[in-house]
Amino acid sequence: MSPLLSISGLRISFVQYTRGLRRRETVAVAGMDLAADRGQVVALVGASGAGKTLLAHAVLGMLPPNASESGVITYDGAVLTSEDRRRRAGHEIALLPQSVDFLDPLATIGRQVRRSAQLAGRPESYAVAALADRGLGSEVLRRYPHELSGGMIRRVLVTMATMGDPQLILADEPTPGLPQADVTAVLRDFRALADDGRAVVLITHELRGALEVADSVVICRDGRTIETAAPADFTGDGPDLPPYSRALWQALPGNGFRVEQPC
Ligand SMILES: Nc1ncnc2c1ncn2[C@@H]1O[C@H](COP(=O)(O)OP(=O)(O)OP(=O)(O)O)[C@@H](O)[C@H]1O
Ligand code: NI
Repeated sequence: MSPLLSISGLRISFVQYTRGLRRRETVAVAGMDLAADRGQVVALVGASGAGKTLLAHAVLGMLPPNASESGVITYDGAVLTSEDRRRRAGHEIALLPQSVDFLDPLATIGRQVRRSAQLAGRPESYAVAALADRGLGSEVLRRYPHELSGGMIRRVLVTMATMGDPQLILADEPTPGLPQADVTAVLRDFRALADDGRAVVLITHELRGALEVADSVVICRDGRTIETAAPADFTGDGPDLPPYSRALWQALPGNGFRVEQPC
């Protein structure tokens, strides 16, 4: 049985025109592999610019027009064509966007959540119930985004992204800047979504938080996925970890901030 999502040999490059209209191709993703099955949270961890968001956008068919992509992405055992991506995005496959700019600052939460319910073919009452399921009372409906805390905003975004009952959720940095209690709550939401039988790809810089909820950790660097590690191996000095994962682990606060670069 193939996993719900399988990405192999993903490569993404951009064509840019420099002065004098010279055409230049820059390779942003040079070789990424990732698999996520129903019931799993797969954390995708890596430095800024490593290509994590591009991978998520590729699966959703959201790459910009000057991007070219190669490699194979399959969903439920079949190659995910551009047409499939467009059809499934927002329904079967959902993106929790990296930027909170996704919310309209001038519209109430109620209006935005009802609209996403409508797009997902759900009644308005479903939107209110879905918010309540995430611990947000009906008073939130009347508020504007700037009147909510960062943690509440993230919960609204999770609610909107899951309105169409997606089977695969790609969450792009859902926790930056949140207080620890909110980070834990948001990450637990993803664990619960996976436990309900969905596949979750959790893009994050927060290795420690990811380890609490992930089934596997895929590490990427410079446009490539270079290692896959088991959360249980991130312990002590990480003797069973592959080299780059071990270096990341040892560099964390509390683990001595050691910064030996492997290889
Ligand atoms: N539209 C674009 N045109 C050209 N290059 C791009 C474009 N979008 C992204 N890139 C480049 O691709 C690389 C990967 O970008 P991406 O946003 O996927 O990184 P990331 O791993 O998500 O980083 P972060 O953790 O900061 O969000 C970066 O070097 C970025 O500059
Ligand atoms: Ni990103």
